Amino acid sequence: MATATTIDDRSSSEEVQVSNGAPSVEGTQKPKKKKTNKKKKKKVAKIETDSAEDSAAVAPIEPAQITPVVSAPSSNSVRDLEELLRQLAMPRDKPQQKSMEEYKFWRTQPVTKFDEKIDDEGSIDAPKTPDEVPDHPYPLLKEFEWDTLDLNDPVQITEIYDLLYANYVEDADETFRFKYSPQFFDWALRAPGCRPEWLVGVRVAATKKLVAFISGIPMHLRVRNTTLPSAEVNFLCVHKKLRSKRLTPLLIKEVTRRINKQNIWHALYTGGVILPSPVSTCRYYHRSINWAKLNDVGFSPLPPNSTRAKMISKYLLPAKTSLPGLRLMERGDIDQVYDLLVTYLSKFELAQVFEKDELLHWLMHDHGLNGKSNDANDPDRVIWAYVVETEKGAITDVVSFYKLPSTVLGNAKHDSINIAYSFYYASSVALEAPSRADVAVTAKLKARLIKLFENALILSRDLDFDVFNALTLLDNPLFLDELKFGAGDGYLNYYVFNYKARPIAGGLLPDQSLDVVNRSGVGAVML
Ligand SMILES: CCCCCCCCCCCCCC(=O)SCCNC(=O)CCNC(=O)[C@H](O)C(C)(C)COP(=O)(O)OP(=O)(O)OC[C@H]1O[C@@H](n2cnc3c(N)ncnc32)[C@H](O)[C@@H]1OP(=O)(O)O
Repeated sequence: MATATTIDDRSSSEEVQVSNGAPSVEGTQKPKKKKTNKKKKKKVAKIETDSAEDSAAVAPIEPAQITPVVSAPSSNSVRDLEELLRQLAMPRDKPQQKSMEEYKFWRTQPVTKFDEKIDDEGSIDAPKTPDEVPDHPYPLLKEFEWDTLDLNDPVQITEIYDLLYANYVEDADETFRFKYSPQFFDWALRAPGCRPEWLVGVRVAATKKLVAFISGIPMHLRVRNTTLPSAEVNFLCVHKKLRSKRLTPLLIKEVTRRINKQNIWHALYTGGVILPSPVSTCRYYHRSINWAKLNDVGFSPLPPNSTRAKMISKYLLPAKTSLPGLRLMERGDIDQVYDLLVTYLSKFELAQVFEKDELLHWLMHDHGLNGKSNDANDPDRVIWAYVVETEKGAITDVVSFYKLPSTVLGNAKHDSINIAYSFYYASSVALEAPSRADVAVTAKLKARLIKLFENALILSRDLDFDVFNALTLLDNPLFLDELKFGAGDGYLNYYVFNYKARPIAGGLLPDQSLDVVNRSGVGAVML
């Protein structure tokens, strides 16, 4: 899942419900629609028919329970970033308010309970075989039917796009929307080994309209010393008109069934929502690149004590990159990049264990493949990876970011905001000591990452990105402050299905500020 955010500054106790708001950094507060929690009388349709554990399906969760809530910011908060995130990002729920018992679906699933004491890490369910898994999908009401989405069919890619565009994440005023592209789905969902049947859709039987979706792709997940064949589950979406009707539990059970049929019993997933129970929680940080544009579209109000010129100059970056040997990654780099990145990721407690072809896919997609050029300026490009190569041809660093823009509706000057998300990176400096706790190497790594990400920001600016987002995972706490990333109060929770694990650091201290000493144990970057 992409991002979640709310407002950083908790000085005000007022809570304003927004889905995703317009961004603003360090600015004055943009008036927001204040929603009340009026219960709308809704006709409730039960979509599933035989779910014993989710028999509460007839009693819908009130929308208020899943509406992201933010604290109103004060004028000196990093609002432009915050708000921008909100529209970029995943919706966020209120802080966890439900007890375990109230999670009528999740309390039935093999997940860690809140406050569960974990002595031994390991699978929750007893081992099963695919034969024990039902062969047929879970029943739906006759008005709906299951489908498998085919990414080879441009029409079906467009259907996923349309569903997510209108229903995935947007701001309260419906001004900003994720602007997925067919290329993005091709990259995100067509990972090596992907199973067509793990792209699960629900259609209206009569019209065949796609009204819900969930996806899985295969991966190997390492939790500390244990590597689990797993699925990465993402892009869960239910059409707005079908919300609170308990379709989500069915989608999750159906994708679980299809994944279990492949003898896979674990999954990694993320969300802004609090579910039982996060193994880690990271925080969003945002770095304005094109402050003037963010201001033009109303995302970044001018702080009362500042001027437009001051704000623009605050976020100015050097004219050119400064790392000698920095260049776009090529397919021939994969052996060195693989060794570097895999060794770096082995230092983290939660990480994907990549095969070489997987890493190549995630860092390069199809660029430089089958006659397709490896052009940084390809307008269809969604992932950029850069390497730093010495004169002797040794690759010492790799850094990457992906693109997920947002449409701006109703603005005369700009129709979209271009957003870069930090993805995988590694530096050979990190490998100079066996332990991440080594103080001297950490200081050296900090200096190197500041340089590496300053260069990534310059490249992003030259590629016309307006803002650069990063979480507090990996070693990111070492460079976020220094490079003028602003703290979001959007948090991304990491979950592992059917696996008990002790908590993993998310790069944050108890007061939610950056833990620049210990950093994060999370080495898995999710879309
Ligand atoms: C081994 C293989 C295992 C594979 C499976 C691994 C698990 C994968 C898990 C999925 C990972 C997805 C990763 C991503 O893609 S995260 C992205 C989620 N998508 C969005 O936020 C897009 C906009 N929102 C929507 O489309 C809907 O609001 C959704 C679909 C989110 C909920 O629709 P609705 O509001 O109409 O709800 P309901 O009446 O159908 O169902 C209510 C139940 O659903 C639980 N709920 C609500 N939100 C989420 C959520 N984000 N993850 C898991 N569960 C969620 C909720 O607690 C309640 O259960 P309980 O509280 O009663 O217990």
